[in-house]
Amino acid sequence: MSKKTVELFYDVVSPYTWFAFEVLLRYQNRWNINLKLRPFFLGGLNAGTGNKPPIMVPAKAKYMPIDVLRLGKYFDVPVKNPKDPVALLFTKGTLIPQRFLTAIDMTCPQFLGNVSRELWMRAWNRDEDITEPASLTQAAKLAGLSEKQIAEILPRINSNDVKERLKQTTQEALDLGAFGSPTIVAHVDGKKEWVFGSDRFPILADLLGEKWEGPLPGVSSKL
Ligand SMILES: N[C@@H](CCC(=O)N[C@@H](CS)C(=O)NCC(=O)O)C(=O)O
Repeated sequence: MSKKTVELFYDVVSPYTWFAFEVLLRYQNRWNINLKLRPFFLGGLNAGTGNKPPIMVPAKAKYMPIDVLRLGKYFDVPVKNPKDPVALLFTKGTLIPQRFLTAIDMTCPQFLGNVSRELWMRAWNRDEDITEPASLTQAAKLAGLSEKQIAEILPRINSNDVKERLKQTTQEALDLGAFGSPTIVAHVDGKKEWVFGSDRFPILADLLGEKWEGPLPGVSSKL
């Protein structure tokens, strides 16, 4: 049977998306799928839909840090809450890191997963910046890129082709009807079926005709 394509539309601003990203990487060789990582810009998606980040609702802003830590434990992802989420989400935002990921995707896609993880580690584990050139350089180095590759890729953040590609990917998500991150698309029988959230894996597995074995497939219960 030919592999079914699964696309992850993601922005490293989102801790919930980190969970979905790690789970999909764990399952990409267990399920008969071809996983495509699709960096998009959640700020642009929100502008297009009129949706607002959950943190803008005070009750959700209070609940989310607790939820995120519980989920980090459940998914076995080393997430920690940043001291100043407003800086990460709004003041600095993630246009620059998402452009950087887009540039990586366009030049050396084999590193896209590792660089994405390093950016999540910076923002959502070590509470470090992800917008300055030195921060992006550091993340790319840890992900295995050479200094020469990084020197070539960094300036591309400001190039029109990278900006356009990120816009196009965000528009593709808008055209699907997406309103948040993670958005996961399964290509099944010539149709695109999509789900929102790292809590929809049982549904995704069902759509794909695969088995959901929990967040750590192949690992017997830690209890
Ligand atoms: N229930 C989802 C929540 C994911 C979520 O809240 N994502 C945020 C970004 S961190 C978002 O895009 N939210 C849009 C919305 O809730 O409408 C999960 O567990 O993954």
